[in-house]
This record gives sequence, C-alpha cells and structure tokens, in this order.
Amino acid sequence: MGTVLLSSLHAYYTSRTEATRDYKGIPVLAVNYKAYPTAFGETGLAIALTAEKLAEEYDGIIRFILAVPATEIVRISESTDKALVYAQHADPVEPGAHTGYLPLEALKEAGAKGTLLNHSEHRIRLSDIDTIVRRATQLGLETLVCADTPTAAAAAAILSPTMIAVEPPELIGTGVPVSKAKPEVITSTIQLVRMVNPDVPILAGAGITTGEDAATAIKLGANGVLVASAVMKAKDPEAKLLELAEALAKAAEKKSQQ
Ligand SMILES: O=C[C@H](O)COP(=O)(O)O
Repeated sequence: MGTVLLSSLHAYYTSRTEATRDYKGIPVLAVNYKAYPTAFGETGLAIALTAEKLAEEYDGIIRFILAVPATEIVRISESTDKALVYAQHADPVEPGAHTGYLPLEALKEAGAKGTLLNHSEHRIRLSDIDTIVRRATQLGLETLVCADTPTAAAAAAILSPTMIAVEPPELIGTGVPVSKAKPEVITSTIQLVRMVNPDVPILAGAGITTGEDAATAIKLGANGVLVASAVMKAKDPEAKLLELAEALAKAAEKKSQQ
C-alpha cells in the first residue's frame, strides 16, 4: 500500500476516533453479560460493583468494560464509573417511529458509554455497522465491533471503531480458549487488521476461561479479551474477575519490558 494512501487512512481514522477514549497500551477486560440469568437485577449489579472495585484498583493498568443487557444500563451505569458500561447492540435508527429498536441516543441517555456491535449472536450488516460507528463517534460513544474471522475483523477495522474483537463462533461458550485452540485466528487478525488500521485495539474472545488463557492472548499480540461465560457462570465471579485482571496486568507488563 502506498505511503500517501496509508497516511490518508491514518488521518481518516484519527478524525473518526477523536471523540473516543485512548486505549493505547492498556489491556482491556471486556465482560459480555449476554442474557445469562446472572445478567439481570441484583446479581448483574453485584458483578458490576465487583468490576468497579477492581477497575478502581487497576486504574491506568486495565480497562474494564461491561456489556450489559439494555434493561440493566440505567441501574448499572448509576453505580459504576471506572468500569465502562456498554450496550450489547444498537440499531442504525434515530429516535422516532421505530418500535422495539435501540437508537444510540437512547443508550447514551440511559448511561451507556459505548456499545458492542455485530456479536455472533446478534449479527448486523456491514453497512449498518458503518452507520452506527459513525453516528456513535459523533455522539461521543465507543464501539466494540465483533468479527468471526480475521478477514471480517479487517473489514470492520476499516470502519474505525473504538475496538475490534475476534471470536470464532464455534468456540464461544465452550470453555475451549481461542488463544490456545486457535492462536492463528488471533495472529492472523492482528496481521490483517494492522494492514488497514494501525491503531485500533484488538481483543480476543471465545472460550477464554482462565487467567492463563487471557495472558496467552496478550502474548500473541491481542490488546485484551472479551469474555462471557467464565464470569457470568462462575460460582465466584469476583474471584474470576480478579484472576483475569491479574493475569492481564502481568502479561501486559511482561510484554512492555520485551
Ligand atoms: O462476547 C463474548 C463471547 O461470545 C465469548 O463468550 P464465552 O467467553 O462464553 O466463550
């Protein structure tokens, strides 16, 4: 790719992402609540309070993101600050006659700081991702776009979201970690995404269960992890969050010394 094209792409990314937070160098621990029974009401809030406590302890070391059900955004965002509350999905519509849809403005008003998009369990069209990412950036909301393959991740990265997550669908919820079972998915994603977007943080997800799984993702070059069942189905979610946070922090520190 020519230098001129690369520098114009870089300027384009900078203009599209300037409204969002700087994630450079700080590993991300993103927890997708999905619609697990623990995601709602008091149990969902208790997990968020634990994450908030850890986010304060690990301020500047780990960034915590909680992608919570739309029904929980108000409750959880009122009780958190350092742990950022995301929606799990947004629709490409403005407030108006759209029954059952989730406009970005409504998510922002409810207290969300960003939204997950295109999760394997809630896929949307590339053109809709483009619209939502652009509008979210204008509204000062972050976007974490999921992709099922390295090439899909690169396609999404061109749209300049705040972050990308790659997750092979066949490993989601299995407890078999992508970082060990399919490390090439992470390394190829990094390679392809970096060809089109030099800065976007890349998370790895699917089956990440232990601190070691998360640390391996960082070793492979990921900027963080996207987890769900390991936390939401844990007997002790606090212990699990702590295990993941400690491992990510150690792995990132080791990496920075190399
Ligand atoms: O959004 C999270 C992913 O789908 C990973 O789910 P999992 O950690 O249960 O495998």
